[in-house]
Amino acid sequence: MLKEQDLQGIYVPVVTPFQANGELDLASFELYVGKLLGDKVNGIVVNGTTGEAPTVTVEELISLTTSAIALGKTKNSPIIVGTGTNDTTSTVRRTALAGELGADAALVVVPYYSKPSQEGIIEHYRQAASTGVPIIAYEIPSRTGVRLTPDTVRSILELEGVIGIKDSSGGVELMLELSRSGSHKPVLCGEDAYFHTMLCCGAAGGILASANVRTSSFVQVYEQLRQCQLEASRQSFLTLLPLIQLLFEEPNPAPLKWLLAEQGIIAADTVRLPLTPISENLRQHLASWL
Ligand SMILES: O=C(O)C1=N[C@H](C(=O)O)C[C@H](O)C1
Repeated sequence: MLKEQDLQGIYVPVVTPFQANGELDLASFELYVGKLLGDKVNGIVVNGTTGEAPTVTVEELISLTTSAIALGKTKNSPIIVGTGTNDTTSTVRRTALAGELGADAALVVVPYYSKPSQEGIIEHYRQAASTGVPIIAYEIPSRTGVRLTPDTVRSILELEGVIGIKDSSGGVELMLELSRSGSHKPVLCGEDAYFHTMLCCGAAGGILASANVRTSSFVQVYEQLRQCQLEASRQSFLTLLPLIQLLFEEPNPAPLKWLLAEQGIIAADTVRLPLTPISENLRQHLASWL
């Protein structure tokens, strides 16, 4: 199981490959995850936003988690599983299930859609953490419709069993406020375009959909910064920025799935509705990254 001091470096949130008919493509998943774990990543995240979590059934989640954990064991690589929903009871059930299957941590998104109170959100995390599975909180207000206050984030991070936070708040204010007030739990960048900036401001690493492509270059940005090669790291990041911008020009993970399919890493670029395949225009731009 992951501890807070382990939470550093590059974690790759993996896509959930589907066949052309929309069914889960576990064979592609295993080949693709096996290849990723061979790159110097610190771990992978199954069933995150990039894994199209809202469309993945519990049965599929069990298959994906079981496969990823078996592959992770062969490379000694941690497997984090996205278990958060907008319902506390199902979040607790999924988190406990991930723990029983052997997950190293659970990524729990702020409960979306219901616009709960800050107290309700803290209680949501308290109950998820009571499963004993290490929890990484996931703040992404652009998707959840609710923004955590710094006090709420501090309360969540103080809970026993919460080992860190993935910050996709879209800026550095939250993480600066956390460090100003003495919070020591690791912050992982979850907003790819801010990766370098957040590392400079003290982020411990990132959970980055873009790191599915040019994985070693993302690792390099991180390693260079850790070795205080600030300018080299900035230059490495700048070469990745156009790719990041294209990958988020249409809803993630459709652009990423198209690139992975074109590279033969997964069999098809199928996304489940309501997501749709990318436009012809974006295909033409992404083609230069093949
Ligand atoms: O799946 C994830 O985890 C990520 N999702 C974010 C999003 O799609 O908004 C982006 C981030 O790179 C990782």
